[in-house]
Amino acid sequence: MSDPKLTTTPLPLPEHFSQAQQSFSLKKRRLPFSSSSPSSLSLTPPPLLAHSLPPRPPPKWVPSVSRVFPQRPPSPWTPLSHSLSQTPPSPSLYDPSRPQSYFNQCFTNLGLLGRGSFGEVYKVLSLQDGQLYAVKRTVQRFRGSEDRQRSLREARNHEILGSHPYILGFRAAWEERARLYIQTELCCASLLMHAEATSLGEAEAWGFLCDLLSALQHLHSQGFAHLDLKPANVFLTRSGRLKLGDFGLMLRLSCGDSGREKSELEEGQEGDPRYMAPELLRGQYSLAADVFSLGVSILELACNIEVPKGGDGWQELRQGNLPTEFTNVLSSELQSVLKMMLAPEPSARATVLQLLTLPAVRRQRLKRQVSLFLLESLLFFFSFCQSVVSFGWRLLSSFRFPFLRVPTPSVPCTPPRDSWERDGDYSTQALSVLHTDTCSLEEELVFLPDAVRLDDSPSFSQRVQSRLSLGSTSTPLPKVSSDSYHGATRTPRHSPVRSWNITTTPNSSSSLNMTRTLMHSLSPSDGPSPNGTHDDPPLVNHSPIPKWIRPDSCPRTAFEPKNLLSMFDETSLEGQT
Ligand SMILES: Nc1ncnc2c1ncn2[C@@H]1O[C@H](COP(=O)(O)OP(=O)(O)OP(=O)(O)O)[C@@H](O)[C@H]1O
Repeated sequence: MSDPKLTTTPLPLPEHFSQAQQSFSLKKRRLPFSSSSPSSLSLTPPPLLAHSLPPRPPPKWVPSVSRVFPQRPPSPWTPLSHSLSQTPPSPSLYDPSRPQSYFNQCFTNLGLLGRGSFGEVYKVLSLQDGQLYAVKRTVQRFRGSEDRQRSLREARNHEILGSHPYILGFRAAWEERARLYIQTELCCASLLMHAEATSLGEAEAWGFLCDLLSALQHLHSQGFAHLDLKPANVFLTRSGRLKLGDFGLMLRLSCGDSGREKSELEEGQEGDPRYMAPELLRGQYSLAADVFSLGVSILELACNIEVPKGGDGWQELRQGNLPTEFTNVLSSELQSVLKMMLAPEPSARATVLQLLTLPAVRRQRLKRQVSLFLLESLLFFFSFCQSVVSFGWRLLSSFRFPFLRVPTPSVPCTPPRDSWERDGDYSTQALSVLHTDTCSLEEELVFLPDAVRLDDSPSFSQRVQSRLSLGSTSTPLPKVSSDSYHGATRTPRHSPVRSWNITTTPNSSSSLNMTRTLMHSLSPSDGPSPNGTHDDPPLVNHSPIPKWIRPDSCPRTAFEPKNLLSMFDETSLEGQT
């Protein structure tokens, strides 16, 4: 029996709720990231995804490097998922003895998709199967075994769920250099971003409800409670199918004597307060909490509102009172479904199975399945035609009609400025990374936020092609060892390309050196420089210049930083003439 006091007494709220949004409000529009129809969502992410957290400020200090004690060796690559330990990558693709990380050897980073509180998600091309994926990597390195266990739980939980049409596809998980990586299916956007970019209504809300009920049915049938269901943790595919993701707070629950679920684990955490079921504040974890969160999410989507984080609106919703000023426009069927989902007491709340058997839900589910089937068949047909046409075109242009070859697009002189500037002085960050983690500069550079747009670079396609083509997958990326960075303190030798006058004097700005090193790392054909050994670190001026940044293709400014040797050369040349 539930204590009647609990339903009437306002629930205690965490301190930060006091400043929170107090009531329901209409959803604020954000810049659309794609066309209005989910079916036409593009797989190409917007340049800066709306829900990324602001970039982290650069660290204000740089840890010192010990010259006495050798730096600790990088922690090895450890596969965490069964999929990866049972079918490890072929040695031609991943060679653990190479200095590059597993990520660096097996994927091409195509850019940042978004940032959450724990992870950064990148769009990647797998060099193993040539498919696009999303790879989430924890922002912070593990701080102790507890932190590590918490992070690893997300990957473990995700894999256990197996494949399901409404669950974000899990591909692999691994640990490297005290960070967790989870490789998943690539989606277009989160449901939250979609809702903010387009105007949704009841019809879409029914479709979303049906998809997410199917996802929850799968989870609950295995005894799992998601506990963080919200539009930000739901992703959309190209066809508009929803995929539930982010299983960081998921708990396995067992049935107690009373027939109600009890948490097996003590460490259950509450998710986002806006979607949180009221009983979670009392430490009562149950499958019913997911139904409540789904109810709040559907209310938000159907009425196009922002749900409150706290205050009276928050309390009202948790006492079973819907905001009638917004819900009045909804059909009576959806209103009654929402009421069943938002019942304050978990025991009185409808279960997923009960909801799925409601006639209205069954009708909508059938409609949804038919429309998804048609859309997905259509998309499959179009992409099939597209690949046939592009294959035929390539065949024609390469063998018979060389004049059909598409000219190489004009190349950028420098990487786009904003990718450098967005995170402030990246050189400081990279330096601190080098000092603290002994990972190579190149490895960190592949994680530049919205990194130098690799796909804009003509070298990018060559690089992908060459690494995908048989036998060439073992070609290592140009090695940019941390030595080349530290080596910048040495006096440069005479540069073979004298007009490339990036200064390398001891006091030169580190960002210039970073620029140089980054360009080096992006070069498709650069091998290690003749001097590129640890004993004799390559001098920065000696490293070959990437083809796409040829000095002659770049407009030159009148004033350029010059090093001593080139000034000496010029003076002696002038003397001869
Ligand atoms: N599979 C994916 N496909 C496309 N985009 C994705 C994918 N996974 C994540 N994203 C993007 O990355 C962003 C951050 O991802 P995610 O929410 O999983 O990180 P997180 O650290 O777990 O966040 P939080 O814990 O704050 O919810 C998402 O908002 C979304 O825009």
